[in-house]
Order: sequence, then structure tokens, then C-alpha cells
Amino acid sequence: MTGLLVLGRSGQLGQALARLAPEATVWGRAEADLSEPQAVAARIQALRPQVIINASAYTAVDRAESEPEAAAMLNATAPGLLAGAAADLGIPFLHVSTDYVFDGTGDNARDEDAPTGPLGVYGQTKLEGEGRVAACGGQWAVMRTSWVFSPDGANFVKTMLRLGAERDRINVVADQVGGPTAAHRIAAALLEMARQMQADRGKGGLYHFSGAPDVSWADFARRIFARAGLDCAVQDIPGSDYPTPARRPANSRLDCSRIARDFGIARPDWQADLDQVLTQLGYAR
Ligand SMILES: NC(=O)C1=CN([C@@H]2O[C@H](COP(=O)(O)OP(=O)(O)OC[C@H]3O[C@@H](n4cnc5c(N)ncnc54)[C@H](OP(=O)(O)O)[C@@H]3O)[C@@H](O)[C@H]2O)C=CC1
Ligand SMILES: Cc1cn([C@H]2C[C@H](O)[C@@H](COP(=O)(O)OP(=O)(O)O[C@H]3O[C@@H](C)C(=O)[C@@H](O)[C@H]3O)O2)c(=O)[nH]c1=O
Ligand SMILES: [Mg+2]
Repeated sequence: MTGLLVLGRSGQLGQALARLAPEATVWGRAEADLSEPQAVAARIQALRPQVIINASAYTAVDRAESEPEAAAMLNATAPGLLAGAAADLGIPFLHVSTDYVFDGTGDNARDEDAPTGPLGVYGQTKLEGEGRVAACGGQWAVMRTSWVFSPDGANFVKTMLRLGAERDRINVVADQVGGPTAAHRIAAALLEMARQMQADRGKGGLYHFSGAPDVSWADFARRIFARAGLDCAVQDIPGSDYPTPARRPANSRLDCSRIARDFGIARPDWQADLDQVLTQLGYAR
């Protein structure tokens, strides 16, 4: 894709995007420190890209509870200014948000119109960022995804592989359900959305995209151990037995029909993607 600028080089999604779009300009903290987002917006004006994908964020869910200003800068202020810079250039801006904007009540999958109600600072700041992007005055898309995993960075799969090698049993929360999503599927979906948005300047908006089928963290852990050949028993526990600074939604199911209808993008099968990531991490199966 010509003229693509990606922000967030060292992250899970940033690395997946760089792999799928090697021609892109990819900025990390060194070129574009988003704790100074005005300066980054000025650099964008100078670069004159043709489309921007923002893969940077403050993603430490528990730490955000004690660093709300830093989380708000990365997740709300910076995306608003980046989207504004894109609007000034007349180019599409694509951004990523999270299932943690919801309160997680009930059992049904939520669509994009469902009421939000974040339970913690991370979700609150991500929700604020969605609003700022949507108000940028240009062409924008926000993709809400969930439970991202990849061979890179920090994620639940890599945490389980580490713990599963050290222990013979582990307690994992069984009353939080969602869709694990491979970073390379998110990257591919964003690139497809960007292509279609460039071809049709009326396209964009808020979209849900997560891996299928929905699963609990405990069943996700079981699958990781089974496919990695690790002998570690998973004990189901309620979230209340795993106290953390931030509360997490119990029901993270996302209804992904809108992105299928508008962009022709289907929910990816996370079990197949997990096998691929395990292979990349050196687990022979
Ligand atoms: N991870 C998940 O499970 C989920 C993620 N999302 C969303 O998906 C998107 C991508 O997430 P993911 O790839 O997992 O995130 P990561 O935490 O893997 O990467 C975040 C990126 O943001 C960068 N960043 C942080 N602070 C700054 C800063 N001050 N200046 C410049 N860059 C900075 C990080 O750089 P550095 O490495 O230098 O700190 C890193 O490259 C985010 O919007 C996230 O909210 C949505 C649902 C689930
Ligand atoms: C390590 C561990 C975690 N857990 C629980 C805690 C939590 O409820 C769940 C997942 O733990 P994590 O710390 O990986 O989850 P968390 O960092 O909250 O993951 C979230 O990250 C942000 C960025 C998102 O946007 C979300 O979609 C989601 O992926 O597993 C256990 O039950 N046992 C364990 O040994
Ligand atoms: Mg985490």
C-alpha cells in the first residue's frame, strides 16, 4: 500500500503490520514519542502519508489504574491529534479499540451500537479515544478487537507458555468469555479496510472484529497447553478469586456482522491461528 504510515512499531499489531506491509513507513517511540503528540502531528504533516494506521496504545490494563494520565495521553489525546492531522491531509485514519469499553454484563454478543460502560481506566481512556477519532472531521475507522495474541510482545499465550513450562497446575479465570484474536488477522483486516476506504471516500466508522469461537480464559489456556504439548492442568476459578487492580468484563463477546457486511471480512478461527503462532514460537506439533 503506497504512502502507508504505521505508528507503534514495537507492539504486537505494529510488528504484524510491518510484516504484511513491508513498504510502509513504521514509526516507533524513537521517531514519534506520543507523550508529545503535537510534535508527532507536525512530523506527519511533513511526511505527507496517504493513509495512517495507529497501532500504538497504553495497553497495561492494571498499571493504567495507577497511571491514568499516561493512559489518557496515549489512548485518548494522541489518537485525537493523529486523526486531526490525517483529516488536515485529507487521508483515512484507522485506529484500534477494545472489548474493555463494555461492562460485560449478560451473555449476548454486543454490536457497535450497544451501550458502553468501561470497568477501568484502560477501557475508559480507549472509549475516550474512539470519540476523539470519530470527531476528527476526516475519514476514519475504529476497529474494536479483543484478546490479541502473536509471537511478539506480551500477551496471554506467551504468559501461559511461560507459566505452563514452570508449573504442573494453574488457576485460570473461567467466568470471562471473549474472542482471542491473532495480531496478523487484525493487521490484514486493517489493510483491507484501508484499501477499501481509499477507493471509497464514504467508507469508515466503528467496527467489531474478534476471533471465533468465543471462549473463556481457562479454556483458552487449556487449548494453549494441549497444542504446545505442555503438561499443565488448568483449574477453573471465578474472576473474584483472581484479584487485580482493574476489573475485567465477564462477557466480551463481540458481534462482528457489520465488518462482514461492509468490508467482506469474516471472523478468523483463532484455533488455527494459535497453531501458527505456536509454530512460529518454536513449538513443534
Ligand atoms: N493487546 C490486546 O489484547 C488488545 C489490544 N487492543 C488494542 O490494539 C492495539 C494494538 O495493541 P497491541 O499491539 O497489543 O499493543 P502493544 O502493547 O503490544 O503495543 C503498543 C505500542 O504502543 C507503543 N507506545 C506506547 N507508549 C508510546 C509512546 N509514548 N510513544 C510511542 N509509542 C508508544 C509501544 O511502544 P513501546 O514498545 O516502545 O512501549 C508499542 O509499540 C491497541 O490500540 C490496543 O489498545 C485491543 C484489544 C486487545
Ligand atoms: C496470568 C493469569 C491470568 N489470569 C487471568 C487474568 C485475566 O482475567 C485473564 C487475562 O489476563 P491478561 O493479563 O492477559 O489480560 P488483559 O491484559 O486484561 O488482556 C486484555 O488486554 C487489553 C489490552 C485488551 O484490550 C483486552 O482485549 C484483553 O486482551 O486471565 C488467570 O486467571 N490466571 C493467570 O495465571
Ligand atoms: Mg495484560
